[in-house]
Amino acid sequence: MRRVPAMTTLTAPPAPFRPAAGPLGSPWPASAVPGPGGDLLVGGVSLREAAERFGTPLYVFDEGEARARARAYRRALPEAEVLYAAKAFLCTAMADLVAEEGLGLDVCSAGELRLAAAAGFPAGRILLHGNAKSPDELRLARRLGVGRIVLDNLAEIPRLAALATPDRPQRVLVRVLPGVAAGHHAAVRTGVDGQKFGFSIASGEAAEAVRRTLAQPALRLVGLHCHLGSQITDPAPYRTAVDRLVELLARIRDEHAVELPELDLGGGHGVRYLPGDPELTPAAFAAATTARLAARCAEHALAVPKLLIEPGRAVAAPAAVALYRVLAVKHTAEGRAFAAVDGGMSDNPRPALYGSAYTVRVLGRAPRLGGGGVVGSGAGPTRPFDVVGCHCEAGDVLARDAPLPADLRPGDLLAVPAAGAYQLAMASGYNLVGRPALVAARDGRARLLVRRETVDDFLARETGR
Ligand SMILES: Cc1ncc(COP(=O)(O)O)c(C=O)c1O
Ligand SMILES: N[C@@H](CCCC[NH3+])C(=O)O
Repeated sequence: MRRVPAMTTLTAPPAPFRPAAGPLGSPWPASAVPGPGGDLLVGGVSLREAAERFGTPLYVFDEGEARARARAYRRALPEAEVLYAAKAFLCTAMADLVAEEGLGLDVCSAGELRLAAAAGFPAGRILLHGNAKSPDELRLARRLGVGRIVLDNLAEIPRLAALATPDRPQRVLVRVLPGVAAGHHAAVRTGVDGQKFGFSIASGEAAEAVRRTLAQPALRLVGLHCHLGSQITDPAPYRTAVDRLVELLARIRDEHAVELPELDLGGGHGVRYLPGDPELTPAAFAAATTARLAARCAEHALAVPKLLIEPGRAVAAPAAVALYRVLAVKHTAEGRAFAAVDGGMSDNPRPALYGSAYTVRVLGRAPRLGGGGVVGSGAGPTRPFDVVGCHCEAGDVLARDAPLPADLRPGDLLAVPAAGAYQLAMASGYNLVGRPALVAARDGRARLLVRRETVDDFLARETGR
């Protein structure tokens, strides 16, 4: 692995999109290839060397994979505006990558907005979400010139209107609930009534929000928004959402004599976490939605609105691999085996929060010769291990029943793919373990994007010492 100085931006490699599996199985980045001695190369970077050089836990981000996925969206939906959902994973290098690939950015907090601004992301291509935007957040969005703001409750309609003027109006969308339940876990299903986001279509709240927004001369209502949920692999819910949103567009046209020019279907496209998992590709999403949108609009004699989408996970998740060092191996009297590693629920809370499943691979187990030939190699006998973290909770499990070498031992290195979304983004300071470092891999070069969090970072926030 060559060492290069850190760069502030990621430059574009020519990476073709290969939605099918890499040679090692579908959840891995397409660039993943086996290296010598049981190693794995991602973006041409040896994961074993990266772990040695930067320490563990470590997140290795395959820049080419993220770029290829961003490009696939633009190719599949050339007429649409694709906004990467920053909540999945954001740092300034990622904001640069998103900007360079011609995507917009969906942010949902002042923090994400400020980080995007610090990266120099064009404000006009930013869309701001939030079910509880503070007055300060709205003021910041206005000051920066954020392109679109998605209205999520009645109170923020006059609040935002007061910050804009008819000659410098704010473009807004109204977030509605089409009554479609989709997503990998109840906690992320946001397209239905009875949860905190958006305005219900069924109850008439959405129509009322549209009425109040149109009554504000300082707000320019450009469209409707919905976000059904996350990790959706079946395109059918999006078709239903299109039907219901187009019906609402037609009712708005009938009541107010305005045709809204934009329709935002949110994100939620599912990726593979386990070999053989289904995924919702940009092409499959496009095939399911664009013709349907045109047909429904034709039925209602509406001009086809511009489609906006907000994929997060589908761009970022498959791009990163998490690396952990095994610290302890325990075989219990009941016959269970645990591999305890140096990370856990503080860098990946998804298994604990949602019961999410991951696949795990051991790295660097070159075949060892014993009396009867090769014994205990990476390819040798396996047994199921629960890969557990180092936190003080029994629920701190990263993967259950992962088939790993039966002779797994402390010092072994484990790699977990599909780690690029909602892991570092949801990482916590639990047990003051510190959030892992993040390294970008491209063309055989690795460079540190975000350093490891240390106890000095925690101490630096204390003011009472
Ligand atoms: C409004 C909105 N847009 C986009 C996303 C991105 O979702 P995903 O990462 O599943 O594509 C989310 C999160 O689920 C969201 O809440
Ligand atoms: N954090 C969730 C996704 C939530 C998406 C935010 N709207 C997950 O890891 O699956």
